[in-house]
Amino acid sequence: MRVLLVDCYDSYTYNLYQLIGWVNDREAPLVVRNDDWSCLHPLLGLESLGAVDADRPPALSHAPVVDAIVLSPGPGRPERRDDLGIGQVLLRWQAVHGVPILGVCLGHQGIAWAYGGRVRHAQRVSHGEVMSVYWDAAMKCADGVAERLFHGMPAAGFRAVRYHSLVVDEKSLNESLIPLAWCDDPRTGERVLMALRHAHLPLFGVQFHVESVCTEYGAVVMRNFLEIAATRGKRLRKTVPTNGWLPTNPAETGITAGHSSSPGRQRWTRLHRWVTAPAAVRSPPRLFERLLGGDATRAVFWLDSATASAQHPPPPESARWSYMGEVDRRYTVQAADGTFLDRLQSALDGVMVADDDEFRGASEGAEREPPPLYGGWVGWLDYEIKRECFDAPAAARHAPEDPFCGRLALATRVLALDHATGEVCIIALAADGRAASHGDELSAARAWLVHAERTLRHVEEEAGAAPQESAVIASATPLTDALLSFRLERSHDEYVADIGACLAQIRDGESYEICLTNRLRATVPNTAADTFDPLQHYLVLRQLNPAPFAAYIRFDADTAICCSSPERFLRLRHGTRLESRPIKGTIRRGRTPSEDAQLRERLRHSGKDRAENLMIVDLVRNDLGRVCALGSVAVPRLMTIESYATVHQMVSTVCGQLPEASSGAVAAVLRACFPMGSMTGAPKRRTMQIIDGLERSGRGVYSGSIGYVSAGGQFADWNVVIRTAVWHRPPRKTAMEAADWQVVIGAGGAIVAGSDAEDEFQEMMLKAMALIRSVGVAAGAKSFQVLGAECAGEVNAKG
Ligand SMILES: C=C(O[C@@H]1C=C(C(=O)O)C=C[C@H]1O)C(=O)O
Ligand SMILES: NC(=O)CC[C@H](N)C(=O)O
Repeated sequence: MRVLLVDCYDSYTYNLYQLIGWVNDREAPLVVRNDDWSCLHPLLGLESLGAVDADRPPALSHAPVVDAIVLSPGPGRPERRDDLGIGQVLLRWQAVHGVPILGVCLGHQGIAWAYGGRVRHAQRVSHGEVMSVYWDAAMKCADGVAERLFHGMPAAGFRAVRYHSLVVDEKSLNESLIPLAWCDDPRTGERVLMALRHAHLPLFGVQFHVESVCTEYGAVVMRNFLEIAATRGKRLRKTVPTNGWLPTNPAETGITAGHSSSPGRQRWTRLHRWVTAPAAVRSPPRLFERLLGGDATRAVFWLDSATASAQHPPPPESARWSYMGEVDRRYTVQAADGTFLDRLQSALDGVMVADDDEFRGASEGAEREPPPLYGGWVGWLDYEIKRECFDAPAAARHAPEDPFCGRLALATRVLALDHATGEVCIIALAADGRAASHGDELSAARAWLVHAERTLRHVEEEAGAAPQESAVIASATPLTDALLSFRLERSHDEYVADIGACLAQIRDGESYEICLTNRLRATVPNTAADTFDPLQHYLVLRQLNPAPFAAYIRFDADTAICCSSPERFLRLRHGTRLESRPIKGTIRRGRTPSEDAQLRERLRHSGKDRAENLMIVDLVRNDLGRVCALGSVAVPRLMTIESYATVHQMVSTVCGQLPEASSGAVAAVLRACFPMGSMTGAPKRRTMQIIDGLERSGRGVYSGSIGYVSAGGQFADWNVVIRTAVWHRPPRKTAMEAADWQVVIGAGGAIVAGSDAEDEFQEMMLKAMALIRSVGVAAGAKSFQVLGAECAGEVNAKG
C-alpha cells in the first residue's frame, strides 16, 4: 500500500516513517515536506488547489496514486498556512475524494480546524508526559468504522505520550466531527480530547504521539488505520498519473546523497604494532606529554576516555579506547562556505589505506582485530554546520575563535590505548606516491613507530615504578592575579528574560523543549610568551572532571580545545551499526554519600527530567530513522542515571542499523542527525530558529562534535561538545611576542514548560562550574568571580 507522509518540519516525522514502513510490510512511505506544493498534482490529481473555504471540491485530473495519507505533528498552529502547509488542502479536499487521512497532533488539530472546530491553548501544556488515554468502545458511526481505529486496545486506558500546547476545544465541534478518546490531566482536572474522526469521511485524528517510544499500542493504531485505508484504497489505484512523476523520497536518498567527486584516490600504506603496556595505559598524561606535548607547532589530538584511566579496568564499554596522535595538516577538511559535509564526503571517498604486508607479517600481534580508529580523520565540527543539514539555512554565525566551522585532518600517527586489556596499538600511515617520496614517507613512518614504541616502553617502566599520576595540579604555573574574572555573555537578568521568552514560545506550541545556552569568557594574561600552555589546563580538567568522551585538540599554535564531555552523539561500528547516547536531566552531586544517593534518586524519579529525556530520545530516534533500515531503530536503555565528578546525569541509548555500508556514510549520517538534538531541543528546525534569535553569538565548537572517522569510513565516534573550554590567542608576529590567552566556555540546559527560570540559571552555572574551577587551577588563581552572575568563590583543586 502506498502511504504519503506529510512532514510539517517536526522532529518526530521519521518515527512515523519507521512505524508506517514497518506496519506496512516494509514498504516505506513517501515523505513530502508540507511546503512542497508541487507534489499535489502528480500524487493526488489536484489540478487547482481550491480554496479551503469553498463549498465544492476541485476536480481531479486523475485518481490519486496514494492509498492513505498521514499528517505529521509539528510546531505552530493548524490555521497558519506556513505551519500546516499542504496539510490544509489535503484535509479539506483529499478525504472528499476518498483518500483516508490520519492526522497526528498538529494534523489532528488540523482536522478540527478544517471542519469548523476551534483549537485553543490547553489549560496546561504537556510535553513528553505519559498519560492514560481512554476511548469509547461502544461508539458506533454510520459506517461502523469508528471503533476500528482503536480496535484491540483497552478502552479503560492505555499509556500514551503527549507533546502539545494546544488542544481541540471539544465544545466547539459540530456534528461532522465525533470525539473518540480523552485523557484527564491529573494536575488541572481538564478532560482533554485525544482523538476524533469525521462522521462520513475517512478522516482520523490522534492528539497523542503514536510514534513515541513510550506510547503503548502505537503500532496497533497505525495498523488499524492502514487496514481501514486498504479496503478503500483498492478502488483508487486503477489509474496512475500520466507524467509518471514522483518526488524522490528523502529517506531513500539520505544514505547515498553527497558529492563524491574526489579527483582520484590517495593511497596510503599502514604500519602498525601492538605493545602490552598496562601501566602506561593507566597514565595517559605521561604518555601524551612525552610523545606529543611541548611543541606547539605540531598538530596533535587526544580523544581521551578519561573516566577509564580514573577508574581501574575494566572500564565501561563507552570508555574502552583512547586515541592520541598527530595529524597531517596537508590533508584537512574545513569550509566556512557551507560545504563542510560535502568535503568530508569527498575526503572519505578519497583516501584508501592498505596494510603493509611485509611489515604486518613481521609485527607482534598483527593477527589481532585492529582498533576502531586505525588511521583516519580526527577533529571537530562546529554547531554552525547545522546550516548544511536543513533546507532553510540561517546565515552562518562564526565564533571568533573558530572561523572555519570546524576542522578535520588526517591522523597519520596514532596510539590506540585499549583500557580493557592494557595494550596499545601504534599506527603510522605513509602516503603512496612516486617511488622516491614514498620511500621517504615510509621510512619516516617506520622511524616514528620505533620512536613511539621506545617512548611507550619508557613510560611503562616509569609508571610501573611510580604508579601515582604526576602531580599535574601542583605543577600549574601561577600566571594570573589571584583573582580570575569570567564574564557571562548574557547576565543573570538577561538570561532569565530569555528563559521567559522560551517559555512563551513553548506555551504557544512553537517548540516542545528549547536548549538555551550562554557563554563565559575570561582572559589569562601571559606575562611572557609561551609560559602558559592549554595542555596544562586539559591535564587539570581531566583530573577534576573525568569524562568518557573527553578530548584535547590543538591543530595550531593559537587554538586549543579542552573537553570533558560525558555525552556520545554518534558512534558507527562495522559500517552499519549506529548508536547515540543522549543526556537530558542534570542534578548536582551530594556533599555526603547519603545526600548523593538521595539526589540520584530524585533525578531518576523527576517527572520534568524524564519528560526532557523522552523528548530527546524520540528526537534521536527520528534522526537515526531518517537513514536507518526500517524497523532497526531501538532504545536498549531508557533513562538510566550516570554519575560524574560534579553532576548526576540521565542517559538513554538509541541505536539503529544502516541498510548498507559505504565509505562516505558518515557524512550522510551527520547530515541527517547533526546537531545533536540534546543541544537544540525539539522540533529541531523551529527551535534552532528561536535559539538563533535569542543567543547573541555563534556557539562555535560548543554544541558541535569532536571525534573521528576511520579511514574507509567503517568506524566513527563523535561526542557532544559540552563541559568544554576553547582557548584562543591572537596570532603573534614573533614567537617572543606576548599574547593573552582567551578562554570561552559554553553552558546551558533544556527549557521545558515546567522550567523555573532561577533553577535553570543555576543549572547552567552548575555545568560551567567544573570548567571555571579547572581554568582557575591551571591559571594559578586563588579565587574566581563571574561577572553578570553575582557568583564568586575560591579556586580549590578538590572541588
Ligand atoms: C547544554 C549543556 O548540556 C546539555 C543539557 C543537559 C540538560 O539539560 O540536562 C544535559 C546534557 C547536555 O545535553 C551543557 O552542558 O552546557
Ligand atoms: N506535536 C505537535 O504536533 C504539536 C502541535 C501544536 N504545535 C501544539 O503545540 O499543540
